[in-house]
Amino acid sequence: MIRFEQVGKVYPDGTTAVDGLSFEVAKGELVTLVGPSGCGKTTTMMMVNRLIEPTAGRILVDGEDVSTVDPVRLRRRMGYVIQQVGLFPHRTVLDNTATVPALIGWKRARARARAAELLELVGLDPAVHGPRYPAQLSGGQRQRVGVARALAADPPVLLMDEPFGAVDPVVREHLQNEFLALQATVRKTVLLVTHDIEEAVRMGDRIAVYGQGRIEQFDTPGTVLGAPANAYVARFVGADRGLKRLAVTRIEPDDLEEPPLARLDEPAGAAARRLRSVGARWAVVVSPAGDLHGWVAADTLDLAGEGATVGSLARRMEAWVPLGSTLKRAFSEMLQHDAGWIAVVDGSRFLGVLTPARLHEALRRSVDADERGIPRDEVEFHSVSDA
Ligand SMILES: Nc1ncnc2c1ncn2[C@@H]1O[C@H](COP(=O)(O)OP(=O)(O)OP(=O)(O)O)[C@@H](O)[C@H]1O
Repeated sequence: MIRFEQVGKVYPDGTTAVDGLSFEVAKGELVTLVGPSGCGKTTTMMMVNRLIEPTAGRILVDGEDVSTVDPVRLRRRMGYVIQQVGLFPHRTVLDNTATVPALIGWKRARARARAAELLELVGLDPAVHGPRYPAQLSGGQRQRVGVARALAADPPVLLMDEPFGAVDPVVREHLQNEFLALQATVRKTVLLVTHDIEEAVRMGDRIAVYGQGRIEQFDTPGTVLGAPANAYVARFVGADRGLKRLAVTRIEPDDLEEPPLARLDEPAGAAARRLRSVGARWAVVVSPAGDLHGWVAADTLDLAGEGATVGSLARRMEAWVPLGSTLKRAFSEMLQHDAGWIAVVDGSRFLGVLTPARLHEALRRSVDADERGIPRDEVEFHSVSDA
């Protein structure tokens, strides 16, 4: 969808901003450009919508060389989100959002209806926030308006330069998650510039790690963290890349332990004997169909009369995560609920539990797989006690 062919930019004062850039962003893919200040990320992005012209090579969008397309027409096909947002201060939020549809000649009513729809999509109430002026919004809300405005004319391409840079870390993570949820439905082709490796890893389908004016590695977040291409990338992604990997490694069925189970409709006495026979202190409680309900302690079952059912003694499960969640999310839920393990579900069906030891194994295995360049499921894990 967006293709860089040996693109270079030397500014008139002789500064080489980028040199020999070649990479491709597939349709519907989100690629993050990450690197230290001044390495050429913004220059790269601005060459796509011709705010800056390259001095070498060419850029193709949908097969078309952008240098042959009228810049104004080109920019209408590309949403552009920048850190300073650039909202018009004397226009309402609704009118700001309707800017591009109005520019391309939509009738006022249609443009405003579309703007209202977009505000809702980014989590703002058009009735409440639409009539306000930008100064009457929080920083996070202004960023959302920036995203809504960029999406208003439904462009196939989104260019985002530090789009979440101006807000505090908590709001930032919130906006990142919201944008990812949005992207899962709108599937734009996105180039996102950031200097924050965490953001690059969290947001990108693939990441381009920039050195000075060139790309040092272009790959998936997992590979960049697990197998940095060279010493520069390794230094840039940091010594705590094992931790960062938590954010990109997903829970798989093989990572789960099967704990003792008890059924909602089972008599307490029978369940208690069964748990005691295997030395278990608790069981996960499931419905007859296998849906997660909660958990029950073996002691509680012991103390109950023979007539009680497991269901009347079970406690609701406070925390669980869906299969495919990241290890980071599972770990964070464990910490938040002060739990020694976390249940994993597929829809409502209980699959198993993830324990800290299994979480460590999953992490270790995925790092090993990337380092050796082999698929993760072909790697065997040996713990220290096996050695
Ligand atoms: N108009 C210009 N004239 C001369 N040099 C420029 C110009 N614009 C940018 N540069 C230089 O080109 C290099 C790349 O700049 P660019 O803005 O693309 O970097 P960046 O990676 O986006 O940095 P940051 O994260 O700080 O925004 C820098 O050395 C910068 O000083």
